[in-house]
Amino acid sequence: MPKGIFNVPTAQNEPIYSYAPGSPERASLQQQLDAYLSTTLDIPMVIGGEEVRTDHTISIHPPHNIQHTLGHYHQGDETDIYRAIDAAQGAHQKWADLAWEHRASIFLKAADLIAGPYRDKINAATMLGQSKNAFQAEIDAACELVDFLRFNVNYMTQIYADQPASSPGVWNRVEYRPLEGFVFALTPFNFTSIAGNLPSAPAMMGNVVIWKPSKTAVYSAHIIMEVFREAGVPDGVINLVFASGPVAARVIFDHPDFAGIHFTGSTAVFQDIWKTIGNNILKYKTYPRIVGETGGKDFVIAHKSCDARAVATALTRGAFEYQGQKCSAASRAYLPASKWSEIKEHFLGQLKDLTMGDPCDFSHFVNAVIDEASFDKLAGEIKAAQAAPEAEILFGGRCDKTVGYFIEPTVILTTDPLYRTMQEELFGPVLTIYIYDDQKLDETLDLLDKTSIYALTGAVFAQDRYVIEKITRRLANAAGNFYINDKPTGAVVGQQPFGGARGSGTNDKAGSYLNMLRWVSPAPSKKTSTHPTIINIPL
Ligand SMILES: NC(=O)c1ccc[n+]([C@@H]2O[C@H](COP(=O)([O-])OP(=O)(O)OC[C@H]3O[C@@H](n4cnc5c(N)ncnc54)[C@H](O)[C@@H]3O)[C@@H](O)[C@H]2O)c1
Ligand SMILES: N[C@@H](CCC=O)C(=O)O
Repeated sequence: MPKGIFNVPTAQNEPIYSYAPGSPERASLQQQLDAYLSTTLDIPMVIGGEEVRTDHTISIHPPHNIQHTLGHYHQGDETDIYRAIDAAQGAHQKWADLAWEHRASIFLKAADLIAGPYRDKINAATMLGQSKNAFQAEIDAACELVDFLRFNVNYMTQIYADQPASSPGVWNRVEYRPLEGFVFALTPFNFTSIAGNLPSAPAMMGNVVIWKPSKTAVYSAHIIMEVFREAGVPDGVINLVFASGPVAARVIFDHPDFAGIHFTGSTAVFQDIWKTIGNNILKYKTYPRIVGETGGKDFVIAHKSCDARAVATALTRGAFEYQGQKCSAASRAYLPASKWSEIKEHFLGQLKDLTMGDPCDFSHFVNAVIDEASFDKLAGEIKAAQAAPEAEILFGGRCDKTVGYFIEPTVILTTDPLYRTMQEELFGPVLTIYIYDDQKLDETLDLLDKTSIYALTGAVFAQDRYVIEKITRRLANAAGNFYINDKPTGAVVGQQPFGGARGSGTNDKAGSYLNMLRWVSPAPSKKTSTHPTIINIPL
């Protein structure tokens, strides 16, 4: 048992490499990309520390080069999910009993591995498997995942240190037990860091986890799992399974020891999961924790006092970085008529310089969207807008899936503020703009607030302080994360805890102590030194 009250290293955000031409980091990453492109990986599930291979293999192709095969993974079925639950249950007691500083050490080591020897691997896997350019991979797969791991260690100790007051003769203590049962981490395709955070955050708090990544992010999930294992996460604590979502869900949500879900993904899937859990509530030993960060229809609203160039930059970066496949991506904009021509000039000027292609050519800002289903959906929306009398394609609109799933950054201008692409999350490089009459700011704010079911991120552009105050107050419930005179994307762990409300999730703020609190079951105990023997209290 430890003989000391230990402090953990104070977390600092991982510095972001630039990958500028001629830089050593660029040469090193290029080498790793070449290495991955000249091999095919065989990717097993990892259950109870064992690599599990099946007869059912699925090949993996870069979204930007669908003829190329990166490798294949072994798809599991219900049997593998049961096996993963057994492995997790088997590991539960020993892991829960392990002193917290060992858990901290393991995940700090994982962070150091990603920041160091695994940096190129995790970035290259994300670039090839999810079609991110080097910068987008770096801020996500390397830096944000490192930040999640290091900051979460700080939050864990912050939680453990939160102890109650004690009156004379009494010592009150709170133990933050892990949940009784196992946690299911169900992760999306678009952020490698989120895929790593969802299983590791509950595991850090002493829980055991079944982790099912998105089928379009298995390549980078494999690297994350390698890191966890090398860092010393014991067998059975995090079990990586590849199965269809509904198959995994059927087994897991039916199990009496299901204790919580850590989900990030689309709103519809989360709502379905919540309903299933509700219907099964009598089956569980404990009320499951339900944590889900979901979709967005994130807005930019500019006032006539805005800086037009700053608005244009926020639209370009906010809407089109990583092909708009960020839950935070700017996908609807409300711009004042008096500033529109100036904003438009800067915006179209920026867009015409963006190039699109394979992320292995580091100069491309835009790469491919994730898969054919996403491509077809986006191409359909663009086609519909081309035909709609209330919409016009102001920029882009070309879609081509001969080499990879390429959709040009596309800007729709609409005269109908309720046009479907103002309301629905498309999750791709499509931005819809509505121009409002400067005199109708109040009506426009009402409209913005009521147009969509989501409330994830929003950006306000104005230089008039009274207006900034007014807009942010009026839209207080329209976003979980607000940006003033900046794009609505790019939250940094430890700086802007991230999450939305309304249809965008439970707002448990990934990368904060609030999220870590969801993975413990606090148990206060009271010890007395006086051993009370009096029954009647004298009045
Ligand atoms: N709010 C946030 O922090 C945040 C962050 C990233 C992504 N997202 C959202 O995620 C979505 C994009 O990611 P995605 O396409 O991977 O999401 P998705 O909902 O399609 O998939 C998420 C996970 O759920 C699984 N899944 C899908 N259908 C399922 C079902 N019926 N039952 C059980 N599991 C199922 C998938 O296999 C995947 O592992 C967008 O809506 C985006 O806004 C939100
Ligand atoms: N945290 C990221 C978004 C994650 C969702 O896809 C951002 O703030 O841009």
